[in-house]
Amino acid sequence: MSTAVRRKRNSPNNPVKKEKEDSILSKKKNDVKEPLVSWRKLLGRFLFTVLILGVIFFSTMHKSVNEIIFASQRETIDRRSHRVNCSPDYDKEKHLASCLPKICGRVVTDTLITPEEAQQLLKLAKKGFSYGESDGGASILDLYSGALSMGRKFVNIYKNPEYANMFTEDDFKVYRNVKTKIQSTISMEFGAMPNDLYPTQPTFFSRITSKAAKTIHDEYWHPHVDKETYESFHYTSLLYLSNYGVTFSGGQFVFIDKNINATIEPKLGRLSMFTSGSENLHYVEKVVSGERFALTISFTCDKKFAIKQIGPK
Ligand SMILES: O=C(O)CCC(=O)C(=O)O
Ligand SMILES: [Fe+2]
Repeated sequence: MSTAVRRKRNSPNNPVKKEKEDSILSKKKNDVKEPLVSWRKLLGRFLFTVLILGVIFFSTMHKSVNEIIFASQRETIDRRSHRVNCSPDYDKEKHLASCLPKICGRVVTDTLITPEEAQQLLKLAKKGFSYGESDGGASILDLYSGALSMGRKFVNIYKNPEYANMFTEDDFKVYRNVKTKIQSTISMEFGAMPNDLYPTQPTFFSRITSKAAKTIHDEYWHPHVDKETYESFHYTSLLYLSNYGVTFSGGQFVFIDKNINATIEPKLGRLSMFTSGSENLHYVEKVVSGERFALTISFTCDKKFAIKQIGPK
């Protein structure tokens, strides 16, 4: 091709080139009008993804912001406490002042009760529940009153010869030793004069499973204040006898606080002690699988609610 011809083709007035350029331009125009995915659609998809991610993020954050694991099953806690302001619940009991809490809150320890004591108490509980259990998910065995869940009712193990030899003197001894240790720790932790603090009832072993509730006694998961449920209580202690996430799932204990709930994961030998007023509103999560054993030992400042030695009367 001669240089002259090449020059002509490259010249702006070349009709062949102009035609080509026009065709490219019109193609570009069409591309703008009808893209494969419109920018609106893309923006919509982007915003939708952001929204979904936001919902996931905030629901996760929400849980972690509003709930802390106060005591995890995986750790061994020598002593952990959380102070809260005392509720006015104690104000009308000024006559019991020497024993009423000077400090309100919760204390957890995994080292006050020995593994041997906890194992012995677990054996005792299992022996008791082998004689009777609730039709629903929550059975109790009250070593003071003798009440044992049986179907939809309770029997008194101290009044029925069938149960007469269920527990040995050794069983009661371990319970009493554990109770005495808890009593002195509570008086020290919450500022109660030891001589004015008494064990009270109910004091009971509990066994919770995932069975559906049959009576109101099986509904352990409602938020409540112990001092309202049990008139005599000033201090509650819970000794856990099985391991969350190992022998059962669900069943965490939860303190409901204003800004952030505090969860206790039960474990064998873990002791939780707290003042029983409305500063310590709480509930137990439903047990999902397995068996959850615990022992409740409670204390009062009011001598008229004091109980004597536990065991057959
Ligand atoms: O078993 C527990 O962890 C707590 C039970 C309880 O709150 C209660 O019996 O009042
Ligand atoms: Fe309670």
